[in-house]
Amino acid sequence: MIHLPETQHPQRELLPQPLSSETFAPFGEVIEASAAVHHFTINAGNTERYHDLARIEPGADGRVIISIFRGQPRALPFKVEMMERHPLASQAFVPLSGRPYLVVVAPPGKAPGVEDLQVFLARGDQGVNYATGVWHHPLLALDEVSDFLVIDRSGPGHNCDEVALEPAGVITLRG
Ligand SMILES: NC(=O)N[C@@H](O)C(=O)O
Ligand code: NI
Repeated sequence: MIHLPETQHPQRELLPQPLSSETFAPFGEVIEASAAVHHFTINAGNTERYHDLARIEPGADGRVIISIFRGQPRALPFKVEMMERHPLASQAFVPLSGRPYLVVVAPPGKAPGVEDLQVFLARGDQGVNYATGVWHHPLLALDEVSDFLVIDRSGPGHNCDEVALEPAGVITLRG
């Protein structure tokens, strides 16, 4: 087995694209007011309801739960060396700290290679909902410790598959 020095391991640079409902559609929904198909005024005119933004799927025998994830900021350039998926249910992240964060996804199905990844830079007012089985990297907070409201599943069964990425990808934010 020939062991290449770290510098020779092939790595692929990943440049984030802005997050939008259209580009994210194969992976789930973007949770933001401007993505609402339906919105209407309620509460005697005081409030606008941006309705039904994401398809929350707890799975046949699951229960929807809400948690808060407090993520440590990731250092850049960030090496993407693994991906995960939740085969039984969806998982949504809504930023509470108002800061941008990174989203790395790949289509459901076969284990992804680095060439299958799509990387998004989400604004601090955009959440995401990963549809059931969509490959994604665990939470990627940036700059400071950041809280996220997380809507996902509690219930029986195995709901997290992980896969190593070889070669890895490297996320850079070009200034
Ligand atoms: N493990 C866990 O609950 N978190 C991951 O699923 C994630 O996507 O961050
Ligand atoms: Ni997850």
